[in-house]
Order: sequence, then structure tokens, then C-alpha cells
Amino acid sequence: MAGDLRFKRVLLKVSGEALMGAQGFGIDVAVADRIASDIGEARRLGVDISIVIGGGNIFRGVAVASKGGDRVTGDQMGMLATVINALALRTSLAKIGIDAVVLSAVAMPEICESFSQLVALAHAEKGRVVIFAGGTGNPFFTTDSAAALRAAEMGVDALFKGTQVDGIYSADPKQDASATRYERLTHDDVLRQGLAVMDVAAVALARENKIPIVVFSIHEEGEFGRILSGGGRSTIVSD
Ligand SMILES: Nc1ncnc2c1ncn2[C@@H]1O[C@H](COP(=O)(O)OP(=O)(O)O)[C@@H](O)[C@H]1O
Ligand SMILES: O=c1ccn([C@@H]2O[C@H](COP(=O)(O)OP(=O)(O)O)[C@@H](O)[C@H]2O)c(=O)[nH]1
Repeated sequence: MAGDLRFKRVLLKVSGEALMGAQGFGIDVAVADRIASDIGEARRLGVDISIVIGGGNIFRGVAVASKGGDRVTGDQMGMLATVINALALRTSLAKIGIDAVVLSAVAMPEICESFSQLVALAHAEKGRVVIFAGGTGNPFFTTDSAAALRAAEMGVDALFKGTQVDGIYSADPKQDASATRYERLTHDDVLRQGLAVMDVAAVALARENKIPIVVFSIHEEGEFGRILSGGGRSTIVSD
């Protein structure tokens, strides 16, 4: 089975908003369970998976700053939100018998382990799904940047960005109904054309480390496994 795989070791970025489902805020457990089941399917295909989870379903630092609050405090609240999401996803994975561990970039030893590359690699070596929480641990960054950073540290074959849309378009498809989807792009294309599906820092870090980025819809059940097996709908960014 593993011989047919497009990628053997991947990092999956799950946006916080994905966990929200149809609700306006927070975590829809049914959606978290469904994403966990897609991760389980990919594991059964023989793929090593680590995950970076966002926090936008709970809190974004810019929301505080836009109302006159302190950006750094807002970002710290956003980073804490990612820990809440990570615990929810670990719970959904545990329900279906998948051994997962949460490593936080912000130390909170009573709740989860702290991130270090060596600890993360050791857990992955034991076959565990590693969920990275707390983003990069720094304000003014995003979990997309954390995903590119952890992807480089884990030495993955590809960074999968599970998002609200099924790939990268010529313009934001939520704003422009005439936007067309790309099958393949280079990192330079994404940066030069300002295709805002992922932030510039994340794309630049992936480019520097020659990590392909696969953008796909996290809402499409089974799509993660289909793409890993060579099918599905996505945009692949590589040089
Ligand atoms: N050129 C583009 N192609 C695809 N999506 C884009 C593009 N420009 C902006 N977007 C938007 O980027 C978002 C990326 O999704 P996601 O990372 O889940 O959102 P967020 O980072 O806001 O939580 C999509 O919801 C989409 O509307
Ligand atoms: O390295 C990081 C990652 C995240 N955040 C904060 O955490 C929030 C939630 O992350 P993000 O917006 O990336 O989540 P997503 O869009 O994936 O749901 C961000 O808005 C930031 O406020 C941060 O300060 N540093």
C-alpha cells in the first residue's frame, strides 16, 4: 500500500475555523471527529502525520488589536486557543484508537508536553500523531507559519493545508466567483501573484526548505486520503 503513496510523511495544517463547522464559534465535536477519521484513514494508508492546529474559531490577536486592545496579549490569547483545539482533536483521535500527543510551543506542563524537535521526532518514531499547539510561541506570527516551521523541523515530504476552499485560485474564491483554480504552482508564483491562501512568511519558509504545499478542502470527507493516494482535488505548490 505504502508504495502507491504520493507522500510518506506529511504535516497537516488544520485551520481553527474548520473545527467550528456550521457554528459561529468554538468546536463542533462532530466535525472534529470527522477530521480525526480522515487522519485515521491516512494513517491506515501508511502515512506518518503531524498536525498544526489553528485557533481562529476561538480567538485571533488582530481582533483584539482592531478594537484598540494590545496585539501581543491578543496573540497570546490566540495561541492559547490553539491549545484548546489541539486537546479537542487529540480527544477525537483517541476515540478511534489513534495514539496522539499534544506538544505546545508555550509551556503548560500540567496540560500537555512542551515542544522540542527531539521530543516531537521521538513521538513520531513511535508511530504517534504529533499535534503541535501554541503556534510558533511568538506573537505576530500565524499558525500557517508554525506549520511551515514544524514541517521543516519534522523533515516532511509535504505540508498539507486543509482549508475552506479546494485549492489556490486566481483570486479569493469567496470574494470573486469568476476566480479559477490552479492545479500546480511554484512557491514563487504564489508569492509574486500575492495569492493570499497562506501568509507570505509561511510560503517563503516552505520555499527555502523545498517543501511542497498541498492546498485542499478540509470539509470534503476522505479527500486527505484521496490526495495522498494520487487523486482528489487540490493545488500543489512545488518548484
Ligand atoms: N487566491 C486564493 N485562493 C484560494 N483561497 C484564497 C485566495 N485568496 C484568499 N483566499 C482565502 O484564504 C482562506 C484560507 O483558508 P484558511 O487558512 O482556512 O483561513 P484562515 O487562515 O483565515 O483561517 C480561504 O478561506 C480563502 O477564502
Ligand atoms: O505563532 C503564532 C500562531 C498563532 N498566533 C495567534 O493565534 C491566533 C490563531 O491562529 P491562526 O489565526 O493562525 O489560526 P487559523 O487561521 O488557522 O484558525 C492568531 O490569530 C494569532 O493571534 C500567534 O500569535 N503566534
